[in-house]
Amino acid sequence: MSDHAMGHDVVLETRGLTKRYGGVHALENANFVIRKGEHVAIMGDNGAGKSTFVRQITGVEQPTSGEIAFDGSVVNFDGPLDARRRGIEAVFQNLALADDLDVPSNLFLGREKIKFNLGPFSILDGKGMREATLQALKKTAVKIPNLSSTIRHMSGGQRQCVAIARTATFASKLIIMDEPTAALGVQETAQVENIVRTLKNNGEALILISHNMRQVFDLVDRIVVFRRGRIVANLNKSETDGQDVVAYITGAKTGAEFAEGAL
Ligand SMILES: Nc1ncnc2c1ncn2[C@@H]1O[C@H](COP(=O)(O)OP(=O)(O)OP(=O)(O)O)[C@@H](O)[C@H]1O
Repeated sequence: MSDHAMGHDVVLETRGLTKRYGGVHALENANFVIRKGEHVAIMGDNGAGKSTFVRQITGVEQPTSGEIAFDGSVVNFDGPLDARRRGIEAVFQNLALADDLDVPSNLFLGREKIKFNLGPFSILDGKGMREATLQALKKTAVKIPNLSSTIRHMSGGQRQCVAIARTATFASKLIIMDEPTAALGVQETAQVENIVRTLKNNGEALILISHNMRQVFDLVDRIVVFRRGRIVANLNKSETDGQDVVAYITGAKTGAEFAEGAL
C-alpha cells in the first residue's frame, strides 16, 4: 500500500492483515479502514478474530503478514508503547489499573508529570496531575465522586470510566474499546455509553468491540463483522439492521458479496 493511496481523512487502514498462531489462522487477510471522527463497531462470535485484530493494530503483537497504515504512512509497531506514542490507545477487558493508587495516579500511570528531578529521584507534580485529571474527566463527561479514592474501592463502572478517561486523555488519533460494558450493570453501562457519545461529539475516531446489538446501533456509524478470522461484512448502520448483522455473525449470510476494497 503506497502511503499516498490513503485518503487524507483515513486514520488507520489495514491491508491483508494476517495472524497465525502455529496452525491457527486467527486473522486472515483483513482489509479495514477507519476515518477521522468515525465510530466503527467490530462484531463477531467468540473466536472470530476480533481481539487478534486489535492486538495487531495496538502493537501488542506483530502480524504474520499484511500492512498497517496509520496517520498517512505504513507502520510497524515495536510494541504497545510505540502505538501509544503515535496516538492509539486501547481499553482492554483487563483494565490494567493499579488497585492501590488513586484516580490521578492511574490516569498518569507510566506517564507521570514530573515537578523536578532530585538526583536519581523524580518528584511528581501531584497538583498538576490532579488538575489535568479534572480536565480530562470534564472533557470525557466522566463523573468520579472522589478523585482520592483508590481503584480498589470503586465499582466496576467507575473503574471502567477511569480506564476510558485515561484512554481518551492520551489517545490523540484513535481510541479502541474492547467490550467496555461486558461486566457492567445497566446504569454503569449507560454512563460508559454517554462517554462514548461525548467522544463522538469531540470528533474522536473510535473502534468499539461489542456483542451488544442495541449498543452498537446506538453508538456507531459502521459495523464490521468478523467470522472465522475474516472480515465478512462492512455495513453502514443506516443500510442494515440487527437481523442482517446476526446473519453475518452466524454465517447464515456468507459475505461472498462483500467485495474486496468496498470499504
Ligand atoms: N495466542 C494464541 N495462540 C493460539 N491461538 C490463539 C491465540 N490467540 C487467539 N487464538 C485463536 O485465534 C482465534 C481468534 O481468537 P480471538 O481471541 O481473536 O477471537 P475473538 O473474536 O476476540 O473472540 P472473543 O469474543 O471470545 O474474545 C481463536 O480460534 C483463538 O482460539
